[in-house]
Amino acid sequence: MSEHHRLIILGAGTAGLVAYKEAARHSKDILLIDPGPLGTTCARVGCMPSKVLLQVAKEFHSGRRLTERKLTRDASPAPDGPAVMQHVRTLRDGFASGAIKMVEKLGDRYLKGRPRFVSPDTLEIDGRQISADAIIVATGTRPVVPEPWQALGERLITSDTIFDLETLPQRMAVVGLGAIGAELGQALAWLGVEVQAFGRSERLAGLDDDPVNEAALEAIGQSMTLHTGHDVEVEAADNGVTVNFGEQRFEFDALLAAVGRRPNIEDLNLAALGLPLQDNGLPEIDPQRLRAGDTPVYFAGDLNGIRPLMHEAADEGRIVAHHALHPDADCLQRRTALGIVFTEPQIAQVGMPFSELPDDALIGKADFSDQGRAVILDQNHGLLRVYSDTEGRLLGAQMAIPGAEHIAHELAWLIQQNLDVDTALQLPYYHPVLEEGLRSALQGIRRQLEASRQRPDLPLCGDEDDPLAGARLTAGPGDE
Ligand SMILES: Cc1cc2nc3c(=O)[nH]c(=O)nc-3n(C[C@H](O)[C@H](O)[C@H](O)COP(=O)(O)OP(=O)(O)OC[C@H]3O[C@@H](n4cnc5c(N)ncnc54)[C@H](O)[C@@H]3O)c2cc1C
Ligand SMILES: NC(=O)c1ccc[n+]([C@@H]2O[C@H](COP(=O)([O-])OP(=O)(O)OC[C@H]3O[C@@H](n4cnc5c(N)ncnc54)[C@H](O)[C@@H]3O)[C@@H](O)[C@H]2O)c1
Repeated sequence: MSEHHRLIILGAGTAGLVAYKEAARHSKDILLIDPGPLGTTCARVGCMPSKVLLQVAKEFHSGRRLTERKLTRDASPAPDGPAVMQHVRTLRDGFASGAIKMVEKLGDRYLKGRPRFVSPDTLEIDGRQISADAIIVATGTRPVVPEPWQALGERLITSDTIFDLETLPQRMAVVGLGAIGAELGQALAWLGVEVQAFGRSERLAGLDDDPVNEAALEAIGQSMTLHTGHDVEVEAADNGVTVNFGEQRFEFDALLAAVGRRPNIEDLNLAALGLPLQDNGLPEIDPQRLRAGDTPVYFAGDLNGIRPLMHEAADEGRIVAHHALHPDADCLQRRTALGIVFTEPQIAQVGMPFSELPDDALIGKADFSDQGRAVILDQNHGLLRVYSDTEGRLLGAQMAIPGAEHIAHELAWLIQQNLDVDTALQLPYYHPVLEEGLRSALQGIRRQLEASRQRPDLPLCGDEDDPLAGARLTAGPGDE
């Protein structure tokens, strides 16, 4: 007997599970297929364990800074490697358990396995054929490991294996200076591992605004030695790893490969969709509806390479579920682009990349080396650059500054609401806060605008009968 469903979702990661929840509001006839391990990349081996490791590392770093600043006579605490790694795993397991429980509750609406397409609407799994009105492919990505590096055996570490280490190596080569290399490299360095990081390009964490990139390289270079501008050659050595970088040769105990990720599509037989496949093995997809040609197949999450971040995978899950069940529905607008790397200083990109700005874009900047709040935090380094059009409408920003996770959100919220510099400057700024640096950058743009300012940076009085006016005017802490 043939088996048919309203919707099949391949992959129980962030995109697949969010797609499932969205689709379940409209139909009960959904089948989710995943070979495991369950728990999502973000919670198991991605966002969450990496941030736990970084947080612990930062706490040890702060302890050392107290000693360096002669604010304590006590020795700074040294990390207990096995305890740190166990702490990471304990929190990781807690984060992953929510997604695992959600799948377990699905009963026979979840199938464990690795299916392959036999036609655009039919899959084969364990000799059984299952068709659907629509199929969502959300199978995620995995770390790229260049073939010659496989010879390193257990000395080769990726983000898939690092959190299972029982203890930390003494000397680690980190290859790749994207978000993963920057975050994990700094975390290991602050946990006492001797880290040297190698990048093919001069770019750190994808920054394309040179002054911000230079500020980031300088600040991150204080926690680990950075080598940029060449590919590495890697060889297995006695009990270790040799890294050749240009004329230089280095020895390490282990190597972290952080040179990008590739889509999990090899088992899917995408050729059966009947569409030309691109170099990355995927068919071309409509960037708004994420649909492959006129097939009933949609591609969501990291595997499509559009915006490989957790909140974007979730949004893509919503988008594909919406269109898979309502193919003729209006398309949904993407949110303002936002990417944050949790190093210190934090690195963030918002809105339009620097390389895509119009030639006449205006740029305002703030140097955080003498920003009041940054000095208090003992994190006085880095640069913020904010971009607007010639009318002062905000377009984007890049930054390597303390507190970038917050400043980047504030800017993304302003940009998505289509606000201009004048309106942004009429908002409140407390003292002493990092947002005062944002205000300096915005003021820098305003100084370049042709129209001269007519009045102080305060909104005009509104309607006296407005019942919310009191709330807007309520004063600060301490006032009853
Ligand atoms: C170390 C690291 C740190 C990160 N930090 C951040 C961060 O701080 N913030 C952020 O926004 N993003 C971060 N990310 C990225 C984030 O984890 C991803 O954007 C997100 O997990 C992508 O979700 P997804 O649904 O596309 O894929 P996944 O969560 O990987 O889900 C894919 C699912 O598909 C399943 N699957 C695989 N093959 C098949 C198959 N053949 N058939 C069926 N199912 C299959 C897998 O088992 C998996 O369950 C980080 C990533 C890494 C690696
Ligand atoms: N905080 C975050 O949001 C966060 C954190 C970690 C990961 N991520 C996500 O995970 C994904 C993967 O990250 P990634 O850092 O592995 O990949 P990436 O593609 O972002 O960076 C890989 C880097 O390695 C370099 N490289 C490639 N081959 C090399 C070689 N042979 N020698 C030296 N350098 C080489 C590239 O030039 C690039 O700079 C990204 O999409 C990112 O969005 C996000």
